[in-house]
Amino acid sequence: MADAAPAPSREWHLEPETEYRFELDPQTSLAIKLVRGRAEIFGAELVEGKTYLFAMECKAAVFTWNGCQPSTEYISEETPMAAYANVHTALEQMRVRALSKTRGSPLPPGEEVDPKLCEAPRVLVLGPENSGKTTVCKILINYAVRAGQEWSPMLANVDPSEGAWVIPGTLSVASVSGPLPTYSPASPLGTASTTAPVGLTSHALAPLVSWYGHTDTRKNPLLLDRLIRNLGENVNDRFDLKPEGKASGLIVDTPSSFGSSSSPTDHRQKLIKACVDAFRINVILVVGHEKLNVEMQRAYGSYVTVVKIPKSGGVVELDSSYRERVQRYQLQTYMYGHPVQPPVGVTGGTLGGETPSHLVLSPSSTVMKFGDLSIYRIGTENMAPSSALPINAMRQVSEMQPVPVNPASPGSGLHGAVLALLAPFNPDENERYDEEILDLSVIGFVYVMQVDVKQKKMTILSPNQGSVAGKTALAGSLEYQDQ
Ligand SMILES: Nc1ncnc2c1ncn2[C@@H]1O[C@H](COP(=O)(O)OP(=O)(O)OP(=O)(O)O)[C@@H](O)[C@H]1O
Repeated sequence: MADAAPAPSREWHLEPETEYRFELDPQTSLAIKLVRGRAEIFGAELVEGKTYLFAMECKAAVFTWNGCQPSTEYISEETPMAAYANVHTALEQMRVRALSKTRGSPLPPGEEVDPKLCEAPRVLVLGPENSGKTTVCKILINYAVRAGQEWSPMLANVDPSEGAWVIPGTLSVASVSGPLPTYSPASPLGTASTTAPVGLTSHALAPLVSWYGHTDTRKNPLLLDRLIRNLGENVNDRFDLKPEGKASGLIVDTPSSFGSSSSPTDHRQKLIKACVDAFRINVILVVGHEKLNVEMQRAYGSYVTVVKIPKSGGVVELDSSYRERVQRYQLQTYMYGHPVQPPVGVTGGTLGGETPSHLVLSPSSTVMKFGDLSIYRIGTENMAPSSALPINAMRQVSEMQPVPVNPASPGSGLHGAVLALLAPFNPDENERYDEEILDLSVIGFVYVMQVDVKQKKMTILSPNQGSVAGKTALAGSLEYQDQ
């Protein structure tokens, strides 16, 4: 068979403060090489002469402040990058002041000593669907880690539809000390060390992960509220342990349901309030939505700085079928890694700083006895709406109730289920409590491939070889079908 012809290549010249935007089709990949100049993808700098690969319907932009020449559909001269850079400068000043305060060093002459101005930035990014919230978070984090001050800001994701470093259905937080790459929507924030093979060269992060189990924030708002508060507590504990790290601050990415007028106001407001309280937010950035900006000014303007920032014209309107595909890519990538085919003729490319072959995983399937794993679901499926309950009835009990799942029961719903494996319960019996299971963090995921009721056995797929026997797992509404 004749070799396929090399993929066509084009060379673009970018004027200062313009960006080259691209959107990939399914089953295609793209390679970009910076020939000359300086450029960045959502704040992460490209290295001249290095080939970057993109796949899995990635949509992104190469931006340049000073002009550059990337080789390889369109160039835009209208970007909000100057506004984002201004926000970064303001956050940077907060970090510097916070660090001076921690170290007890005097502030630069003329600086105010208002204690509020000496706090590290704790930023909540809000906006409706497809406003570019995640991209803004990435840009601000990447500018902070590039600032040469050794900042390692925390990035928290409370959008369970997004997947962040792991899979959809999760909330997570990580301390970031290197640039967050963009190469595939299956890993929107780069690779985490939880599934990555050990040979990774770049900054594989170790996020703290909680399992919500659903992609829709409306499925169990009480649970979401609790998980947000847990994550906030964890961040505050980490900051208390490392006061200098605290100056780097925190950025929180939120679901579009928090900023969308189609969500019930009560639902949005409660969860926004949970974030503001839990993460001790002092800056709210509203991406391109005047009404939400006014609402936030009213609710929080007296003690939080609320700023409206423009939405980028490059943000792609992601429809529900694209979102479903991306969620499937994420579940698949968690098990199999990124088996990316570079464009024909392209060799030596990197996927977010990693050699592509290092990002391929080989999961193993294991047959286990039903009793090896204790499986629960949080809340019962048939929860009565609050309005149908007697006055003062405790709806919370059923929504937050850990319900054991019996794999032998025909309605267990375990076939195809994604299970979150939980960290062990507190070994000290005196520290144990009824709802402890809700507060345990996630140590990994397995997918149930088969349930054999007759033999009382299940086949699970796992990215690593470790035994799951004796562990506790939580199911949710996420499912995975191996193809
Ligand atoms: N300037 C740009 N050029 C090209 N693509 C972009 C640009 N900015 C963002 N995108 C892409 O648009 C898509 C949506 O952006 P993003 O995920 O940041 O929005 P969001 O508001 O967080 O989304 P959601 O509605 O899921 O909350 C992503 O695929 C992102 O990579």
